[in-house]
Amino acid sequence: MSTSDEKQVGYVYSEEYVDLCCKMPRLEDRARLVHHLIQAYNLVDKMKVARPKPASIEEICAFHSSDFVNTLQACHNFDMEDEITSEMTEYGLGYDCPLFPDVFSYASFVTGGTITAARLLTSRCCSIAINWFGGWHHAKRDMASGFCYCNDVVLGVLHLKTVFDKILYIDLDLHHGDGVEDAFLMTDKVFTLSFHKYAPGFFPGTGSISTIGKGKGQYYTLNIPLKDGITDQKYTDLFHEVFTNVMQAFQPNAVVCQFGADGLVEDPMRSFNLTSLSLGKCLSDILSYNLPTLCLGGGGYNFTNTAKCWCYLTSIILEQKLDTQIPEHQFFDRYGPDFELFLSPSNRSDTNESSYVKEIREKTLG
Ligand SMILES: CC1(C)CN(C2CCCC2)C(=O)N1c1ccccc1/C=C/C(=O)NO
Ligand SMILES: [Zn+2]
Repeated sequence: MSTSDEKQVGYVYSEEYVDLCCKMPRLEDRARLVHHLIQAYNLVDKMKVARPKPASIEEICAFHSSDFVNTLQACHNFDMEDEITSEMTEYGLGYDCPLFPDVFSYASFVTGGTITAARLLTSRCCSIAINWFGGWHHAKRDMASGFCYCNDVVLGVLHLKTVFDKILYIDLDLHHGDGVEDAFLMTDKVFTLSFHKYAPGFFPGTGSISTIGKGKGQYYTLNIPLKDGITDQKYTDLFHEVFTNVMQAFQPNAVVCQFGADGLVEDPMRSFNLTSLSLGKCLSDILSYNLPTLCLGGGGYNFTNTAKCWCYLTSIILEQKLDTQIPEHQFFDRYGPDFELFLSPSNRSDTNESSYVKEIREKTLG
């Protein structure tokens, strides 16, 4: 491991932070599984651990409206019996984005985690920074959406922009990164590139190939809409072609990548047929440019597979080879029956016909 700082890898973590992330409904103990697997593979000691502090109201309002933030803050002692007011639903709170007692501490802490990671890059302390508990890409300026309360991704990008001129944002989550795309649709300083499932009725419904940015931002937004069943090979081939083109044309000074793991095989979303190797190859492509890079989590609802995936990505960043056998640790028994680090694709059919992929290539690469 290089001792010089510029190769240092920052890892946003504290026990308090993980405990809070586990209060999120539907994500129960995912954060704990992720951290403990990274710890079990002895990777934490190879990184600079940065304790996050909650983002301040002022920091959150660098993107979100104060009305929205005040409403979210007022819900901080909401409990399940309370009725959901029309004001809450006006701000997207209550249904897709359930309210729970610590919702505001959760949202501000996760946002603070991503800003802390971004600060590690702008202070030049690290060249790569990781916040696996961030990546909540759907939240809008004045609306929670898709299980995302504050858009930590947008706030992380905004912080990076105080030092780096041009930022490339890459979204590899199964879902379209609509909140981040919206925030930077009209600027030529942030290029947003999203690979996602695009199908009738599939959330959030945006991210068609025809959305290319507006005004000064025209041609600085690129969407790669995909269909169910896509395989590692097809995904990584397409990523490599599109990504290298974007790097050549845009020449960013820093990169932010959201590695949502809900596109993995065996995820309850049951959509793509990807293994961790896909995200790993995309990450290696990104790291080959040696730019300041911020790595974020996102979706991922098969918790042990998400932990395996993000642990594997952490090992790529640290250039450490990992045993394929899950090491003994507090959550070892959750990884049965195979206790294997790597996933196997299913035999589900790939509905991305070659003609469709060819059409995507022609429309995006010209
Ligand atoms: C509530 C959860 C987040 C969980 N979930 C599945 C997983 C397993 C069984 C239900 C969803 O579809 N969700 C959603 C519900 C409404 C709107 C959006 C999402 C997911 C967004 C996302 O992942 N963006 O990257
Ligand atoms: Zn998702």
